[in-house]
Amino acid sequence: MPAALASQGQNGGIGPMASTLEVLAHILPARLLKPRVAIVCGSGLSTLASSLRDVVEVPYSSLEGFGKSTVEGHRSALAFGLLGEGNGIPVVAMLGRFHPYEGHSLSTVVYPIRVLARLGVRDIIITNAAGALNPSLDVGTIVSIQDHLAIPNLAGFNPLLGPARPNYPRFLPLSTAYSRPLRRLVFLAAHTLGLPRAALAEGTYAWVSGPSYETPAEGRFLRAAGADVVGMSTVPEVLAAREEGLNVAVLSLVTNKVVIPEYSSVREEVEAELAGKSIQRAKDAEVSHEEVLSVGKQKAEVMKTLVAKLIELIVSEQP
Ligand SMILES: O=P(O)(O)O[C@@H]1C[C@H](O)[C@@H](CO)O1
Ligand SMILES: Nc1nc2[nH]cnc2c(=O)[nH]1
Repeated sequence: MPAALASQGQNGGIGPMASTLEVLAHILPARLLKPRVAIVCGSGLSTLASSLRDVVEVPYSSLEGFGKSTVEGHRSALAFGLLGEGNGIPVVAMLGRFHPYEGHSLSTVVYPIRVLARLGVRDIIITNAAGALNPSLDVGTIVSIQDHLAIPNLAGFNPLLGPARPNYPRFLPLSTAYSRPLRRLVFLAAHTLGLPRAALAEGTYAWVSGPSYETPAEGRFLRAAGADVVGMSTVPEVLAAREEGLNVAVLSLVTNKVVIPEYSSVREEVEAELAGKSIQRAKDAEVSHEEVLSVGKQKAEVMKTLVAKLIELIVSEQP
């Protein structure tokens, strides 16, 4: 294993880092070993890595410290490859992530991010599937995340909990967690690609633990608290990435609208029925993971093109 990687593996003593890095150094050719940019593929979005060439896939099962992604729509491998012509830009994609609701500890959830940082990644593009809380967001819209609302973090479920570690900030600031320069490039990339204005929005992501979807009251609560979309991932990864000093961009694909009907009174319905009157009420609707995956599949191509253009712009601004 290259000496530089070996010494990084001991930094902080987080998980079996030295072993993970050693396996990667053994498997990967030199041109892929030091990725410049990382992508985390959200539910149904593993095809984001199909813009890469010369790909080497490393299954999570061969990397100590990695869990197994058990959610449909998430594969379990790192894909290393090159993006673009010529020498290409070395990129690594996480095909599948870990969620706390699968039973993974928060340190397992963020371990891959720490590995990517040690491989030399400087910018990370994290994608996810999310439900829209903001009624102006349509299914299929991509939302460039500018901030988050993480009740689990506020309530003591935070991947950075634990003893202070040398070379890491004890109190991580998050006011600039979502890199403004990267967010600028997201909108420039969309413009360069000629995407319609409505295809890309900006907003705040609410992190919930899942695996149950929100009740209507929870949806109203999160919306009233200022969130535009809601999902079950991403925030722990953002915290670890920021702690590791990476620049972070997050793209959420709206896969469903979180139904936030006004309180509908059954008493009024019964009274209307008894009085022989008809009453209009919102139709009940339920979200499903199948629906989430199906929208992911339909929109993966747009997301893939946007991510690829974003990476090109990142590297042309900061080679
Ligand atoms: O991994 P992401 O955040 O893309 O997946 C979302 C949140 C849940 O894991 C799942 C719910 O359908 O999709
Ligand atoms: N929590 C949550 N996560 C999602 N992921 C995709 N859609 C949703 C949703 O409606 N709620």
